[in-house]
Parts: sequence; structure tokens; C-alpha cells
Amino acid sequence: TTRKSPKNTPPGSFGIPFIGQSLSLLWAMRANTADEWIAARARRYGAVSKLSLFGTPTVFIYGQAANRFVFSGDGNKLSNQQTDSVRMVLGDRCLLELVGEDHKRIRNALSSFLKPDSLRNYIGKMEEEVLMHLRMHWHGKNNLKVLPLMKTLTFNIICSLLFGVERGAVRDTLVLYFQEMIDGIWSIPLNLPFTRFNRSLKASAKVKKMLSHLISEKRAQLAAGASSHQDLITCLLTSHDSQLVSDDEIIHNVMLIMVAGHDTSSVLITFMVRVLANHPEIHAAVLVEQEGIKKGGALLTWEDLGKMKYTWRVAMETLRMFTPLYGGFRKTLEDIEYQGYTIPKGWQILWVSGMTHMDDSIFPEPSKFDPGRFENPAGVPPYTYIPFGGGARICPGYEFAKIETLITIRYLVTHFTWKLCCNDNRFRRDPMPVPTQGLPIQIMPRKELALTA
Ligand code: HEM
Repeated sequence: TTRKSPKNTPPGSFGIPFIGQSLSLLWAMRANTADEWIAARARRYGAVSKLSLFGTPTVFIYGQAANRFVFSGDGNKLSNQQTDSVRMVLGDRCLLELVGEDHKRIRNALSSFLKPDSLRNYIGKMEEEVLMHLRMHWHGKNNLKVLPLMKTLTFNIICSLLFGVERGAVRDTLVLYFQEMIDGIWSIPLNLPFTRFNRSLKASAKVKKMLSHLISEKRAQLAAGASSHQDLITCLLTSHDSQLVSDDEIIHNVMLIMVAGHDTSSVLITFMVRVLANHPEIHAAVLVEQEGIKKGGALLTWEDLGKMKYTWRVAMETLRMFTPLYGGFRKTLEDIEYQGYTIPKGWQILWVSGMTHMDDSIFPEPSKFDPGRFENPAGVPPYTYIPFGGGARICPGYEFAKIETLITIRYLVTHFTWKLCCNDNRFRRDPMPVPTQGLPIQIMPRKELALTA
């Protein structure tokens, strides 16, 4: 085959130098029109087009073939470098930046904690966090905002399970810095004073310092004979290939998991609360399933979670329609041919999930909420339903997210009923979906919350 000239790049333009289309996309995200922004681009240029985002030339591709292309590669042609702002905030040794053997090594180390066999030992701890949260923030209340509360809950779960940071002043400070850090993580990478990005970098430096301190403390505890199975950090420090994981790698990956592990599942739970309010028949079916799992005060087990099949299908359909992570980036390690175009080395590739999730040839009547779509997993074609990504980089936190979501929804439906205070059913992206006003609801107790787990 004859090699195409590198000039044969996809249609589209780079827009204003350096800024490119970043501001236009960021603006669309905040104005709740990002999905239309993407769709309009797709209508104008087709399934492959170029643009410039966050300082880098980018090719936007979508559809089943595009997803397969992004997720089934062996990592030699496409790496996973994030945009400059994300890398500067999280650090260059986190999983998102690593390729090949480095990526495998760190993923293995994290999986030893995140795999189902390990997580089943932590179900009780998660349940305890959920109950404590409900007693503190839901019990005795009439009105509340779901999204900020779910961020608090999932952040607390991450803190206690992954890093063993219990409630108290350290955790509170960490939450504050952390929120500032996330606020500016998606930015044009110019560190100018008084910008969100500048505040985010400063907060990131403080979080890194706190984590470094935490690692020293854990090392000392381990040396004094503490158990190695307390949390993710102690697991990483004592895993048999621990010598292979550097302190920087621990810190950067802990930061990644703090972001990846709470911002996403909080959105899933929040949108499930909205879905259940909007669809009384689905709410009733979830309640029947949950009440069928009678516990009489005993803690939930792995087997109980396995019985929550319908509840999880509701979660899957929620992830299809309100996918937390709308897409992501890859970077080309060499010139790549794709659908007759050349994508030059060093460019970004932008993939998105919403375009296949809302494609009516794959999911008929895509705007209809229907958990029945997932009754037969074989009915969903490969590489079309990708809320957790796919291939070598598929989300390693899938089981973690599933467990915390099922436990939280169980306690919500069995102990409360609720009504939406704001019925517009809209959301904006920041870049995670944010329902109007953070989803204010009115709640009514169904039965007493047990005072102990
Ligand atoms: C509903 C909840 C969640 C959703 C929708 C979600 C979604 C995703 C997606 C789409 C990716 C792939 C990104 C890509 O290919 O570029 C990913 C990666 C990742 N997720 Fe999740 N995630 C969720 C929860 C979690 C949790 C709870 C954790 C950790 C406890 C976690 C940790 C990670 C990590 C570390 C990666 C990077 C993997 C790699 O690059 O090899 N996620 N997630």
C-alpha cells in the first residue's frame, strides 16, 4: 500500500492558535450544551474530524468502529497521555500517563486491592460509611441537595477504604484542598495568577504533601507491626513487588483514585435518585427487589449484592443516559492511518461514549429510560456501551463503584421516599454531569434508621 502524505489529515480546523476550540467546548459544557456541541461537530464533519483542544491538535472520532480502535489497541500506537492540565495537577506517574510495562505493573498493584476477592472484605466498612452518612445528613431532614451529599459520601468511602484516613481534621482539610484541585483540573494549561488552574495547582501541591506525610506514617505503623490489609496504601507498601512501586507512584495514583473513584460514582447515585423519582414503577421494582433481601439487622454479604440484579440494571441504564465520563483522550505514538486519514504522531484522539449510547440504531428510542435493555447482555453489541471504557484501560474501579452504588441505593429506597423539588430534568457538564441546583429533593422517612450498622 502506498503511504498517504501526512497532509491527509481529517477535515476540520484548529481555530484560534493555542486556545483552539477549548473555550468553546468548556463554555458548552458549563451551559449544558456539550452533547449538542459534539453532535453538531459530528453532523458538520462526519465521524472523523480535527480540532485543537487544551493546547494540542486533536482528532475527534466516534461510533462503534472508533471505540474498537481506541480500546482494542495494544498500547504501542496509542498511549493514554492526558491533557497537560490533568497531568500537571495529578502527576506524571499516575496510571493515566503510564504505558506498556509501567502501566501493567501499577495496574496489577492496584488490582490486588480493587479486585472482587479483596473488596468483599470491605463491604461492611462501606455499609458503615453509608449508614453513618444517612444518620448525619438525611435522618430528620425534610429537604436536601443530593449531588453535594453524594460527593461527600463517596469521598468518605474512598478516604476510609483506600487510605485509611478516618473522620477528623485531616480528612476535612484534605476535602477542602481536594475540591479546589478538582475545580481547575480541566483547563487551558496556562498557570496565570487568579485562575482556577492556578488554584488547582497550588491545592495539588498541598494534597501531595499531605499524602507524602501519610505514607511516612503508614510505613512507621507497618514497621511497628500493623496489619498490611488496612487500606490501599498499606497494601501497596507491602505487596510482594512493593520495591517496584515508588513513593511518587503511590502518591500520584492515590490522587488519581481520589478523583476517579468519587467524582464518577457520586454522579451515578445522584442520577439514580432522579430516575427513581421520575419513574415510580421502576422505583417500586427496585424496592421489591431490595425488600426481598431481608437482613433483620445483619450486615450485607457478597451474595446479597449478587441478588441485586434489577437494581444494577437500573444503574446501567442510568450510566448509558447520563454517563459520568463523557469521553477521554489518547495520544498517537506514531503516524496512524484511520478511515483513510492520517493522524500524525503526537496528536490527541478524543473518544466519546454518548454518541453510541444515544444512537437509535443501537439503543432504540434512546431517550427512553428502560433497564430492560440490559436483561440480555448479549443484546448489546461490543464497543457500543462504554461507561467504564474498554480494553487494557477499562475502569479498574468497576466493582468498587458497583458495591457502593448498590449499598447506597438499598438504604435510600428502604428507608426514605422522595420528591424532586426541581422538575426540569436538565444537567450541565463541569465536566461531570451536574443536575440543576445539585438535585434538591424533599424526603420522607419510610422506616427508622438503625442506630448501629
Ligand atoms: C460509576 C463510576 C465510574 C465510572 C463511570 C468510571 C469510568 C471510567 C472510565 C470510562 C475509565 C477509562 C478511561 C479511559 O479509557 O481513558 C476509567 C478509568 C479508571 N477508573 Fe473509573 N469509573 C468509575 C469508578 C471508579 C472507581 C470507584 C475507581 C477507584 C476506586 C476508579 C478508578 C479508575 C482508574 C484508576 C482508571 C484508570 C485506569 C487506567 O488508565 O488503566 N473508577 N473509569
